[in-house]
Amino acid sequence: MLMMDLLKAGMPAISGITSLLRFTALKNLLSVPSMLTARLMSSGASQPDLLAIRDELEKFEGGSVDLEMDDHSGIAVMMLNNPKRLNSLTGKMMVDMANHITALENWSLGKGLVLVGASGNFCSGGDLTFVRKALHYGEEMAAFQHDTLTRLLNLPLVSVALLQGHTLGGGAELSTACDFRVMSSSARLGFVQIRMGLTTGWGATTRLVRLFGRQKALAYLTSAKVFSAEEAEKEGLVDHVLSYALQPEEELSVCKDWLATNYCKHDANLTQAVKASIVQCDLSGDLVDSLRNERQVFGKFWGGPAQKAALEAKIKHK
Ligand SMILES: CCC(=O)SCCNC(=O)CCNC(=O)[C@H](O)C(C)(C)COP(=O)(O)OP(=O)(O)OC[C@H]1O[C@@H](n2cnc3c(N)ncnc32)[C@H](O)[C@@H]1OP(=O)(O)O
Repeated sequence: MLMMDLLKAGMPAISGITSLLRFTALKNLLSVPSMLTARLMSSGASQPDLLAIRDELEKFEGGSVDLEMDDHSGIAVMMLNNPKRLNSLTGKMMVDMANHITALENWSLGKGLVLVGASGNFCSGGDLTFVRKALHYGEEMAAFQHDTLTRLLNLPLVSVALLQGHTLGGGAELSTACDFRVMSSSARLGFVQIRMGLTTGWGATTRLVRLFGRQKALAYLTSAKVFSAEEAEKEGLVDHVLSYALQPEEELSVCKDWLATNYCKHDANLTQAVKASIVQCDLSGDLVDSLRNERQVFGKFWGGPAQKAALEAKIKHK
């Protein structure tokens, strides 16, 4: 059975939606176990209670994640919307994103997805206001984010993260859950978790090793280097750098065109079938084991003295 069929099995269909949507009402859809959860269950590993974690995360309010699905072009835009805090993620935004991914898993006319931040920044990681209140809840949050971002990575759509302004910490992790990364010429990208007294909480260690190999992953995560667009392109961390002549507000439409003309110009069923086949090849037990290990390590540091010292220090990752 194809990944796409598995994802859709048992899920209520959602008809075409073209307006800006907030899917708080889709709570019930999350009761269907994702591939990651299904694998955890079949591997006999203790299963995180994602529904209980979602209810807890939802209490950490602030910001939103918004979804626009255009049936005509087959391209959706998912926007991180917490601009006063550079689109850093609150618990509520994590839940919004999970709900939208359920909608995208069921979008029969879809071909592509752009993940973008509001007002010229991609995402500066976890919202530190939320982080300070959730220091007891690291491994649970990581389990939720692992599930959501594995589902994002495995969507039957071609996805691209548009990196504008700051992409730091958890923001950099989010960008690795997309198939491609397009970067604004003035943007900055860095896996700065170690400077915050942390390891990766949202699955980027596992994805970086798969994307770039062990040595590069080790270098990015231990150096906490913040890359310019030119450096990131040279490293292969990003697939395309936008022209410096573009205004930030023009970049989303240029990024959509880049996605549409390169990877979404053919039939939606075929595009989805290609992506689903690739996901099927890529699914293996070691992904689950690796993510489980990653969040156990993360859980040891979250709320620990190094993280608390970093939070006190109000570091700026320039
Ligand atoms: C899950 C684990 C992780 O994600 S660890 C990584 C967490 N992220 C960070 O530590 C980022 C810390 N912030 C910074 O390094 C700087 O704000 C950067 C991004 C370089 C921007 O600097 P600059 O251009 O001078 O702007 P600024 O510092 O005045 O920021 C504007 C307002 O945004 C806020 N902001 C920024 N990042 C976050 C965040 N992660 N959580 C909550 N708020 C954030 C700043 O506090 C600032 O707010 P305000 O205007 O002072 O009210």
